Amino acid sequence: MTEKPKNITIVGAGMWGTALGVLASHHHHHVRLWSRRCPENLASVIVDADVILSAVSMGGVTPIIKQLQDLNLPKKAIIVTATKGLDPATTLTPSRLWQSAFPDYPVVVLSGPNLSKEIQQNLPAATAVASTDLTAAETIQVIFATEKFRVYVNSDPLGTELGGTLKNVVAIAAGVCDGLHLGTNAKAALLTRALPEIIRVGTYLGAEKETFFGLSGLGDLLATCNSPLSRNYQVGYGLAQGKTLEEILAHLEGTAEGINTTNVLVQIATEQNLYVPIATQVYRLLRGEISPLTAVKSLMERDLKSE
Ligand SMILES: NC(=O)C1=CN([C@@H]2O[C@H](COP(=O)(O)OP(=O)(O)OC[C@H]3O[C@@H](n4cnc5c(N)ncnc54)[C@H](OP(=O)(O)O)[C@@H]3O)[C@@H](O)[C@H]2O)C=CC1
Ligand SMILES: O=C(CO)COP(=O)(O)O
Repeated sequence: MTEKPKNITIVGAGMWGTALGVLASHHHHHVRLWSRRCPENLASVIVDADVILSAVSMGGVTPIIKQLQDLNLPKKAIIVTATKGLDPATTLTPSRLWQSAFPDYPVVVLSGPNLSKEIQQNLPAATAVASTDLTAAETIQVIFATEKFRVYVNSDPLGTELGGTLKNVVAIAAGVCDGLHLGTNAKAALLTRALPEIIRVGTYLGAEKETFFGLSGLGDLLATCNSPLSRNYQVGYGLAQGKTLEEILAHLEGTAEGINTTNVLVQIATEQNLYVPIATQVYRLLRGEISPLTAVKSLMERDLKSE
């Protein structure tokens, strides 16, 4: 429990920002939920903020950072980022964008197996908050922890963020796998082989390997790849049913970050010569270059190797 209610401003009033707002209000904090559609201006909702939490989708991160740079952030504020994406302009993660824009402020990543619809139903869940500033991470831990939402701290923000981001690419593949009714063995093989692919990229970018075995890595991989609530899973499932990406997106509730993340990930992998076979097939599928069945065939027919 916190000793004193804090002022928490959540930027991004989509599905995740709204669910996080409900969690933060459990301990009687003053929660202000803001989006670009709100009548108030951003300056008025960050006045006196102890915490500024960004839950905008990737496309909104740079525009929001630019707006905030023109304002005076309260000196004591902690910045929290809950976005799971990669910036197409720089290939950086949101926390890196936030930290370079606000070098004097602590930045905390919040990420875990957290399907917002389950959180809104008050079902039990756990997440990770990660920062190089452990005091800031612990402050955020206490603010968001409830008897139904268990919050763990770690000191690897990049790994925490990349786990939640890169699994979205795999969730598209998992949706394809289920949409094609390939069976439980195939799904287990896909998710198990996806983990070293995520770790290969994540550790290359500077994350710690162990983080990917935690809630924000393996945990979120399992949640997202096994749930029809996941928008990324829904994209893959729809493609397997023969729908076009445009048709799927026209009916999708919220953002499927995995589409943009696949593009940025394949760009990074190509430039840095990283082996990402699953992401490569998802990339070709999203671009309409191959069918779901061809993607599966290509993965199965690669050269044999050791595990
Ligand atoms: N939903 C979930 O279960 C979870 C989602 N996440 C992550 O959280 C992020 C948000 O997801 P979610 O809430 O579901 O997505 P939504 O699509 O529901 O909401 C996205 C939010 O971002 C805002 N936004 C988008 N582009 C811009 C922009 N250019 N400028 C300002 N604001 C912008 C939207 O504003 P507007 O409404 O005005 O368009 C909206 O408030 C994603 O990165 C997602 O991966 C993480 C964990 C769980
Ligand atoms: O990140 C999520 C669950 O942890 C939400 O997944 P989707 O964005 O695919 O819905």
